[in-house]
Amino acid sequence: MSGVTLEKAVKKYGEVQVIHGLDLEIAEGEFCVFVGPSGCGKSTLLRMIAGLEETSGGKIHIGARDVTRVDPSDRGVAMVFQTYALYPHMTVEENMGFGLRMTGHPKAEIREKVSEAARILKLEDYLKRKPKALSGGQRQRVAIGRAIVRGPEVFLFDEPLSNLDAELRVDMRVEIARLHKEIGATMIYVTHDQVEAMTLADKIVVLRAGHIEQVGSPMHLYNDPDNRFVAGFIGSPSMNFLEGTVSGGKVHCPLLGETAIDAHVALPSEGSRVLVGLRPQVLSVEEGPSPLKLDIRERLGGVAYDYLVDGKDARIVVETRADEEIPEGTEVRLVFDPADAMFFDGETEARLR
Ligand SMILES: Nc1ncnc2c1ncn2[C@@H]1O[C@H](COP(=O)(O)OP(=O)(O)OP(=O)(O)O)[C@@H](O)[C@H]1O
Repeated sequence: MSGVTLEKAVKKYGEVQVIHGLDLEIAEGEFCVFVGPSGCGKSTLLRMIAGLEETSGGKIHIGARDVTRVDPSDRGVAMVFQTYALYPHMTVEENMGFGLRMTGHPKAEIREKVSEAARILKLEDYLKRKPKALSGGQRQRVAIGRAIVRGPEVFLFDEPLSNLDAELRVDMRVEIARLHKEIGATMIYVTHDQVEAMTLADKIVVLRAGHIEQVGSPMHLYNDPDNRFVAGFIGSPSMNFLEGTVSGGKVHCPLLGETAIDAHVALPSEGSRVLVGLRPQVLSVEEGPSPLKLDIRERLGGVAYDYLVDGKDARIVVETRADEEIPEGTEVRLVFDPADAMFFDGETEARLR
């Protein structure tokens, strides 16, 4: 097993640079997830590690080896794609053993590795089937099995669950977590699903336009984001941001009416713009005169999401209990403990601490 290190990694397509000199260390055995909005470079970075995209600048190490110019097949990585890419005319067993057959491994060894992978993935009863006789989840397990039999130092997953329906995604997410626990290999996983990122990762890398915004454990990024982008990206539903102004050492937000917030952080100068970040979970509502009114209540069972609007462009989400009875259309005030608010510079969007 090996970790992966990126040193000033750059990717250019012609004149267009899409990865801007990234430094990153992924420890041996770590489950690392790349997240970020569409087009931020997640897949490109994964494919650079795999060797499927040439690295235009900087270095990539797998363990102690500089693999920057090494062929994909010699890097000791195995990649699992969103489209399973199974051979339709081969059985599950043949699909899983294909790579080893191509590299001339003895039959007995292939059989042993395939049956071990089938055991880990609970595919033993399906070994003689062809892919068309499998469900989507089973096909994805075969694709993962094909990676396992190669015994790679590093597993690379490119949105492996995005073709599955919601329920199956949850099952497979748990399967992948179990797989990591059982085989303990270094895994790098690309997703735009932040629930997958939160639940699977030891380490999350938040990317934006080819730059790293922040790296940390899921709870670290959730509790201590460095900027508005990370704060808004991690957590579901997303954090609310209220426009505010510094006045007399406090923060005034039009949406909160007359109440000013005692910020307990180093605020910029008088009159500066700040953003007040409030997660839906730290807010509650009470009836009373306010610029906000309860527009829609979405009941999910135990909890509900209240959507508050101000008649202009503000939209605030509050997580409440589903049995609360304030009628839609009522004017409501936001209630929260100022200690639960985060503050961001209105210009740079950096966290104020
Ligand atoms: N072959 C290519 N030629 C030119 N530009 C490319 C090429 N492949 C990707 N790009 C650009 O590189 C950037 C990063 O793409 P990438 O596919 O890595 O993003 P992503 O974060 O994985 O997005 P998504 O979540 O939509 O898959 C994008 O702006 C994309 O348009």
